[in-house]
Amino acid sequence: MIEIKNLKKSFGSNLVWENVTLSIPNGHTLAVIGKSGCGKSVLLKHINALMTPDKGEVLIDDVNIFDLNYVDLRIMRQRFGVLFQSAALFDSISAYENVAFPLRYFTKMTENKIHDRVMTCLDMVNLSDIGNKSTAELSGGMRKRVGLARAIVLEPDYLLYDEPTSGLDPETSNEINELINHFADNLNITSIVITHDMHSVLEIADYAAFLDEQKLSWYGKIEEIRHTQHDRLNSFIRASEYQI
Ligand SMILES: Nc1ncnc2c1ncn2[C@@H]1O[C@H](COP(=O)(O)OP(=O)(O)OP(=O)(O)O)[C@@H](O)[C@H]1O
Repeated sequence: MIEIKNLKKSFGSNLVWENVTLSIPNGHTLAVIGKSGCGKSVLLKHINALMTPDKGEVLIDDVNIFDLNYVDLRIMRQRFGVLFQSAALFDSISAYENVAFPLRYFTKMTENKIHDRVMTCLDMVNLSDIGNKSTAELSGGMRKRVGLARAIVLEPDYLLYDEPTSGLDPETSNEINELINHFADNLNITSIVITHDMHSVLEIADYAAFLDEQKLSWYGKIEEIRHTQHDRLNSFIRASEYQI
């Protein structure tokens, strides 16, 4: 379980947000929404301690990750898969090698075991036939799927997604949303997704967190978002392309 308690972050005199408190039960998906610059990416970077807060805690199964030493933090980070906005693939190596990379870096698996695991993960994202292709040859949707295969290759408990459908057409976005749902439902992965896409929020999320006015302005179950009386959240939703 991920619990965020009373988190505050500023850069110099720029307060990003404060008093951020929320929790995500295991196997559920949280969507983080809000205007550009409200601090969604900064929040995501706190969850696996890529950034440290001014104040507050991020508890993973009751352990505050900011208390961990270097070795324990490295072990904790292996429980997280991350899909970056750009997919962040290495273009000089094949799709297969991109997915194999975390296994080579973090484990002592044999080549046979690496092969089996990489092919299983490529199969899960419906890309079992493209392993030898260079990632530079792939479409945006395929790159995201290779990024997803790499994110799950170490069998993480948690997946962090930074705008997984940005730049994709609606049909390809739906394919990515289906994969996110598949991972949550079948692999019991707890996910946090930053997105500007309200359609995706409704498709994939169990909970939503709305960052606004330098705080967590609204947090609740996704069913409640349709009936919220929160004016600023309502106008944020109305301004999105997708009307709920
Ligand atoms: N490394 C950093 N150093 C200084 N300021 C930063 C740093 N990272 C982010 N910020 C600032 O923190 C604030 C929140 O940025 P963040 O990238 O989290 O916003 P966001 O909600 O993800 O935006 P977008 O939707 O445009 O991606 C911004 O004012 C940004 O300039």
